[in-house]
Amino acid sequence: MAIVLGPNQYGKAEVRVVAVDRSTPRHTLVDLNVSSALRGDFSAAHLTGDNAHVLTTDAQKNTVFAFARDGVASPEAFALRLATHFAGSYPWISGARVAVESYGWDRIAVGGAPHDHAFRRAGGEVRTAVVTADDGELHVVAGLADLVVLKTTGSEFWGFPRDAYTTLAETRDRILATAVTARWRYVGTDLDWHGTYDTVRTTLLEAFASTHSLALQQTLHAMGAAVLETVPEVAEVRLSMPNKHHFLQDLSAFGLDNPDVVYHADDRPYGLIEGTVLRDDVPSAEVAWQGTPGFV
Ligand SMILES: O=c1[nH]c(=O)c2[nH]c(=O)[nH]c2[nH]1
Repeated sequence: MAIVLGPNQYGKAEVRVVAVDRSTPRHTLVDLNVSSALRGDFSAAHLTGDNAHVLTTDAQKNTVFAFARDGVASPEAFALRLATHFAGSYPWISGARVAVESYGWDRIAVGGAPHDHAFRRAGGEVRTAVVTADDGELHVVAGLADLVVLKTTGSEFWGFPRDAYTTLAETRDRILATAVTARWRYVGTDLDWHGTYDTVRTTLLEAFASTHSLALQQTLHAMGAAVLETVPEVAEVRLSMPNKHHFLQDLSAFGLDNPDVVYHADDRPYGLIEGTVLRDDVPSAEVAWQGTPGFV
């Protein structure tokens, strides 16, 4: 019996690239998850560890970012460009498969008008409701999870202390993105549940879009406060908001500039900003929150 190498392929999976078009004040963005896989004669790498035929997965990732610098146009056009490039790059590469997932973003409406640089990820969040009956009282906690929002500008972060391990650069303009999980406790049990939910959701979105952010913490507070100001039946709002970091990709190694166009959407680690915003004249009801997952 001989042991032979069968079909194989290799590549970089899930390159998260975000490209922003800032050519007018009405920004647009493309948000992609790109995976590449090459086929060809890679037997030497498998059999003896000879990498002479291995176009590195790192280079495949870099190619995705570099090509995004010129614009993505469409997932199909971008994948075609990448696959053609990889398949033609070396004689021993016989084929390439490039898979692109494209995440849609809708503009957040503020006062009914679509915002220039604040977006909500299409696809929808999860609506939640928890009712606790305790000691003859009913408590209603409503909420939503995974409301993904992003601003391409209108976000700064600076003025933080610099200890021995602080390397983060201060910024006056960055992408701000988060997946909002919010829970809010109602006073009363006889409300227009659908209508009130819609109002809270709209208020959260409008506050995210309209707040010029100096920190995600400040945005969190502004969102909670806006809900309390808009909906008198809400006693407190608990928010959990991961800071979904978007790092400007350095393209200089490929002779390309990057004037705030191509970003790496990092999935972890992420900052996790959590907080409660509440009225000080309404009794607390910790029992209403028991068993709520995580902070909220
Ligand atoms: O809005 C932010 N809040 C932070 O606490 C923080 N920390 C960090 O590294 N970046 C940010 N951004």
